[in-house]
Amino acid sequence: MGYRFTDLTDACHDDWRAYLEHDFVRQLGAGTLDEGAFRHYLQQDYLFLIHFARAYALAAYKSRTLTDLRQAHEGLKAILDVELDLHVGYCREWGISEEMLAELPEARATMAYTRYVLDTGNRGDLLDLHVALAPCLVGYGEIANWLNAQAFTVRGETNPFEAWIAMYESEEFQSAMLAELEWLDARLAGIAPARFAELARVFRDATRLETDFWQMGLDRAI
Ligand SMILES: Cc1ncc(CN)c(N)n1
Repeated sequence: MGYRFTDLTDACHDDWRAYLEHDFVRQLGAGTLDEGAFRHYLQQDYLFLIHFARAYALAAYKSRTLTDLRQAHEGLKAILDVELDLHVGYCREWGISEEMLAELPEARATMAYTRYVLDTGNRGDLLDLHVALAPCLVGYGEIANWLNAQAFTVRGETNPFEAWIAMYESEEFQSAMLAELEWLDARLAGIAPARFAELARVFRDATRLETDFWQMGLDRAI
């Protein structure tokens, strides 16, 4: 029997749940998150997304088939057309101009995570890179779905973070997530146990770096 994406999450179950159910996520869902913490997160996320767009461009460069090239394009589109567009507008609403974004110092957690993914992609193959990218695309889609299933989540205008949840539950983002899951399931199906163990390490490391990113937001750390 071949491997699937869920084998990656099963292999680091506690780390995966710690990322999806982090206090930052819970407070965001409940609408109680400190606005300064959210603003700090949002600013760092702008820098993060620029590096992740570069990582999808690297995936395009490493693609040898049209299918792989299209998949890299899907990820790049999700960042450029869905997330970054909304992000810049959203930052403006939160009092953060594009000029301010251009001058931002990069937090250590942002640097660690983005450079880890780019380095994994540079030294590894296309599958290493997609696995390193998966906690980002798949994780945020799952977080939106998880939040929607929690009794404490407040939806609508009374939650200042409503637009954030709405972006990740949107049809566009969810379909990019499903396309990535399909791509990963097809690639993981044919690999040997030793290769799976390597990929599970990459996935766990990237998942932990996501958790550090939430914590950086809560702590407003630079
Ligand atoms: C840190 C982080 N991880 C994931 C995503 C979703 N692309 C994001 N915007 N920021």
